[in-house]
Amino acid sequence: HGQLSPTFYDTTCPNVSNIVRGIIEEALKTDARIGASLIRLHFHDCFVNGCDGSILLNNSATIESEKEARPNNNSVRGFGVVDDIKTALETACPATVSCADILAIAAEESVSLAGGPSWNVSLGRRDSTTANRTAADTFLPGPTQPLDVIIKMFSDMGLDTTDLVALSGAHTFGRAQCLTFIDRLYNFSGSGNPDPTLNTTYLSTLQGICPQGGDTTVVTNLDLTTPDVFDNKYFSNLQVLEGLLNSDQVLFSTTENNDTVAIVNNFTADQSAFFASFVVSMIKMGNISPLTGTAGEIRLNCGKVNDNSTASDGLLYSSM
Ligand code: HEM
Ligand SMILES: [Ca+2]
Repeated sequence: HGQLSPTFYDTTCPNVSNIVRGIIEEALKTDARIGASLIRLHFHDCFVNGCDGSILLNNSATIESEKEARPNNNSVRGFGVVDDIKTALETACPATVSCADILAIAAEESVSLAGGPSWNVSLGRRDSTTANRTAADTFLPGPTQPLDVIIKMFSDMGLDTTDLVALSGAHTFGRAQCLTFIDRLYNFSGSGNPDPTLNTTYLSTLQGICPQGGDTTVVTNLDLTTPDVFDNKYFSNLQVLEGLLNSDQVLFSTTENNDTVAIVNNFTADQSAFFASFVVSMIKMGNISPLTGTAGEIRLNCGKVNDNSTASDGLLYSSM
């Protein structure tokens, strides 16, 4: 049973982080949101049978793609950039860097490029040869789920309440579609009224962006204060009832869990405390059940399992 290590590619692909960073930098020029989309892919990979690149697999005779699970469908994005990274890495270091590790490195580089912390990413994950759509439907949290349920989903993955609050801080950048929070604007929990824990000025703004009967796929910023910067404004927003998703606002507005309130207050007061916790929690999340050693494979194309009936499979390459 192998361990992940930050030095895993030091001899086999020493430039891997720079290559990943360069491609994300290029993509950011035309898509300010791409870093956010990439870290979310890593999260949605790790919560479904571990960090094994399963989310990247397309439908095939043997694969029921996780891309079509409810939390992912018409929502997760960034696959083209992952493919660009993979192509560049196959040129630089053929059949060496797994797609699961690409997601972990891309998450770190995206945070760093947006002004957040940098850290040494643990590496050595291998790629799955299967996907699990049912697990994606089961284990990925939804924005209307109650706090106690979300806490349980994280603890089932070995992540505690501090990890939950810190990792939710990833909503400091990126976008969400109206359909993920519209119930808060008009009919909160079937009340016929807006969510009382929504700042009334922000409520009006959001009602303008997401009119009743309008297009619910319109997106808005998860962090209204600094939408593309990785900082602690997500937490100060919660204190003034300007969290976008219900699952965000309940971390502060809960009447049941004072733990999360205290953590939000701490992260608001001290950005470096947030960054330090975020790094610890990202490394923990990245350690969820990786395939290591000779388990799984190094996929040559992140969207499909290797075809071991041809001469171009990973095993042959890696023995060259
Ligand atoms: C705590 C439970 C969580 C819930 C319920 C949740 C839910 C959501 C939802 C509903 C969206 C908007 C999707 C859409 O409109 O298509 C979203 C976006 C996002 N989530 Fe989460 N999330 C959670 C935790 C996390 C974690 C742990 C991370 C990463 C560490 C993360 C990173 C992101 C990012 C960066 C975006 C924006 C993506 C983009 O702009 O493409 N989320 N999340
Ligand atoms: Ca921000």
